[in-house]
Amino acid sequence: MTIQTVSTNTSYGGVQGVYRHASQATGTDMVFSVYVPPHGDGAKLPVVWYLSGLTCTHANVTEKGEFRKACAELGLIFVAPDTSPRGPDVPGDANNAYDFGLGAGFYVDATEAPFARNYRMWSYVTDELPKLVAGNFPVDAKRQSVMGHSMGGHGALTVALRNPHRYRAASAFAPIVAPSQVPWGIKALTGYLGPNKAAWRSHDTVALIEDGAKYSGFLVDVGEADNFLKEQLKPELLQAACNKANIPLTLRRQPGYDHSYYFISTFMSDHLHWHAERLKG
Ligand SMILES: N[C@@H](CCC(=O)N[C@@H](CSC=O)C(=O)NCC(=O)O)C(=O)O
Repeated sequence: MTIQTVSTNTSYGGVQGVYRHASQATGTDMVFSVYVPPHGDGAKLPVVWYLSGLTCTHANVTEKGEFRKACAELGLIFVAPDTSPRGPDVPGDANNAYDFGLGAGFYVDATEAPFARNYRMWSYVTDELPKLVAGNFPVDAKRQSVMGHSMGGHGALTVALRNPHRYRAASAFAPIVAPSQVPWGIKALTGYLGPNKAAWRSHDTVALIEDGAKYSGFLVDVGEADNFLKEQLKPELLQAACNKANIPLTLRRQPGYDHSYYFISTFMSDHLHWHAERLKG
């Protein structure tokens, strides 16, 4: 598995890189970013996966997430994948909407035509890319965690709930916690997985918890001035599900913050410290 270096820049004594590779999972070229903090020769470092939201590529968090200072101080590798396959032959939303298709893979393996060939973002972020990153960067595969924003918060929580032994920590900024119950999720899950809602449950955080999935605990921040809070995010559903299942949830409602990277970057260091604590040793 070879990767092509798109760019590298020194930052906080480490290296911020952007890389491209031919993905077997999606059948397309995929671009991702990796920040490797300063480290000693031969060291193996913990890795934090960051799953981005609708309309994003690797670039949004890489350029606006303000994660590098904390990652350098804490010795964390930070990986940011793209959010969907891309290319001239990849089908998108019929009306070019932002919430389905390109930039909106929802971290599922599609079963429905014409999306099933390329939209395999679950396999990409949980299998293919971890192997590629482990083979090319100084990663300690026993110390991984995952975080994400909005659609990527949904991805992070579902990835963690379904792989609790691989991801030692999981957190989210403004996650979609119950995609089966909100417009963004209903559109995406119908399009990628079909109308049978039973097939959606393994890609829905609240449904996974209702169905018995366990996790050591989540940190979730939401902005009280987030325009998507009431219709699309519904953190109260996650709170209720976690309470019922005895899953520890630190849910922080941040006054004045919206859905943007101004919000994410404000609390990024908090999240990385929370991850680092759980990735020790
Ligand atoms: N209509 C908006 C919606 C796009 C948007 O807000 N995207 C968010 C993620 S939303 C949930 O997954 C985002 O991260 N955007 C990128 C950014 O850099 O802010 C629009 O198209 O603008």
